[in-house]
Amino acid sequence: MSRKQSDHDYNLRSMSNRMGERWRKVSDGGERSLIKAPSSASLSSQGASSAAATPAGPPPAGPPVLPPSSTGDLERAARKQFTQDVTPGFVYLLAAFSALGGFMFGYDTGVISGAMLLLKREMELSALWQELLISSTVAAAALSALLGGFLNGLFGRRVCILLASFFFAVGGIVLSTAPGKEVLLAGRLIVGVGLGIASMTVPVYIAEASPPHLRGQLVTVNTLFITAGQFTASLVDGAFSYLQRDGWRYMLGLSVLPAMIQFLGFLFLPESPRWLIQRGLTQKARRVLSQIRGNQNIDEEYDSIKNSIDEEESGGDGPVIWRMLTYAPTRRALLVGCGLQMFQQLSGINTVMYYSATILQMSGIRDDRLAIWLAGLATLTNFLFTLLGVWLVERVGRRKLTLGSIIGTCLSLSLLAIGFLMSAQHSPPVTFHPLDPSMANSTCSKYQLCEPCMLDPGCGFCYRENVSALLTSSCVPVNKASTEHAAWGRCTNSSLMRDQTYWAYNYCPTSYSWLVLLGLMCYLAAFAPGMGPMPWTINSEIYPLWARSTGNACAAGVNWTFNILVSLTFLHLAQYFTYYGAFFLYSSMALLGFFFIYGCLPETKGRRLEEIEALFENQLCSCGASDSDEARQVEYIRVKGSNYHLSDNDASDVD
Ligand SMILES: O[C@H]1[C@H](O)[C@@H](O)[C@H](O)[C@@H](O)[C@H]1O
Repeated sequence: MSRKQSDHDYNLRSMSNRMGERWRKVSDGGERSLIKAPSSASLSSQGASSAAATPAGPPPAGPPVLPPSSTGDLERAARKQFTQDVTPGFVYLLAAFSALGGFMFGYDTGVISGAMLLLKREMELSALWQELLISSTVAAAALSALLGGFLNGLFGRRVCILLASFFFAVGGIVLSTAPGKEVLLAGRLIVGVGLGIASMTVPVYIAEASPPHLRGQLVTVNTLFITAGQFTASLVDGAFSYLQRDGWRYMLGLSVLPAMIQFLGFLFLPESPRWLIQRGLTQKARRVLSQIRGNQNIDEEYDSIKNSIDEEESGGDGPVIWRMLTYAPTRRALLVGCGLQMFQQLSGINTVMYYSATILQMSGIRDDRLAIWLAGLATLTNFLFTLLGVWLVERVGRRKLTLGSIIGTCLSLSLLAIGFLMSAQHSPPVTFHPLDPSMANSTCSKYQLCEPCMLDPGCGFCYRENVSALLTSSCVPVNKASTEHAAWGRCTNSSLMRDQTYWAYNYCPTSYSWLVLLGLMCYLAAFAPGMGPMPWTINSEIYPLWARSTGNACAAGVNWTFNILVSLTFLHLAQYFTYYGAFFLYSSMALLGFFFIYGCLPETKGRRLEEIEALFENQLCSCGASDSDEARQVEYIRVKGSNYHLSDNDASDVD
């Protein structure tokens, strides 16, 4: 089958998918007729729009359009068939077990901040070792995500998920039993390898197993699990922070549990049918397809996958990445997929999450433990709004959800920046200059305001507060072993810090903290339903099968690389451009991201994986012009043979 001809077929199927959706809506809302009799005007306009959708495709061949009277019989037959098509619970089970990979992604990246508080005390870790233990996992994930593309193509999705959960479990055991920092580093690297493989494989596996009308929702569940992992990590961090010794062992070791559950589950779960067909394991593929499609007819889906694979196989030689880059639709898809992941990280999610405890401290919550617990509120908000994303993705579509989300993200980042700006402009002055007992000439004594003092990583602000007025305040060097205290003076240790004396490291007391807090909440509410999950969801569906593993590997690699870049540069950014400068920068990145998404991201909702390639046939960044793509409706039907099935799988019978 030629690519053009298959595009034509794709369009037929996608129209029917939309009809499938309309069916559902109608059957929810009562017995209204779904299939309208065509007016000649609608027919000609539809003809025009479908011709526009398939520029060079042959004119629709086949039996004539049915007269309105015949549609009644068809409608009844189709409704009867449709009511029997229920997505089997097995698909949900499969998605849930896969999404445990997302849970470990969230848990392992989230838990380290709390574990580090205990570790640095117990193991006397230098700043370099702390950085190493935090970033090594993300760096290993970036590399192994790229490697995961190759492994996925070679061994299949199932083996890769098994491998990832094996790495998670081994890493968890190594971490929880580590006798020293070197072994800890090894454990963090092992976990990172698992993270990279899981982050690129799980969305692909879920997308390939889901029926089109549920695909967005089920893949988004993986990101929901990421945020659930982050939330659980903050609870675990809070709970074990009370342990004087070895609390970090429990924090880091607990991830072994979901890893084992996933490993055991995947011993019994099937391979992706698409990968099986690609490998020529056709009988097995048919068995899996029947298992995940229940009583639906699988022939159409099977044929459609097979056709697209046959077509792809004649598609040329060379490494997949080369073929992707030299074939315009996959090159465009890759740009869109990697761009989405890049803008997700450039809009500063991990800085905001990491910084939430400090933001809360700014608003006057000075108790460290309380701040840790309340930081859990931020992860909970992230989780709850991702849940909203799961609900919205099949209702409003990927494109609108992502666009709405990035506008909100951009605005709330500006709000955060304005909050920091106001705090900086009303920064409390240094009113007391105590003498350094060591007589060393510290830079801290030069600062006249809290703002430059707190931006210097070597200094902190020590102050006494009476109701809401600052009494004596000074800028003194921080204790090198623990940033929780000053190196000398009134804020050296907790026993001296009675009498309303406080130590502020990394923040300044301010009366504009409510603005920052508002910005933080708005940010999470805007980011979590769209910019959080959509880059993963969209990447899992925009590449044709031959390019899917490689495309997802590259996009996940970009995500991890920008993750590490943004988190490693934040403190330096803040030092040179202040906090508000850094947040204004993230906000402008989100604005750039908006233009990119507006111009380049097509709607993929409801389409079959095999037909999405056709969406990238036009020039990149021509999507803004065809925003009404989704609105194209087809109001007449043509029937081939006697198959009246209106489900997603039998779509090609209906135009
Ligand atoms: O999609 C996820 C999610 O939104 C997380 O909250 C974030 O920490 C990750 O970096 C991101 O990839």
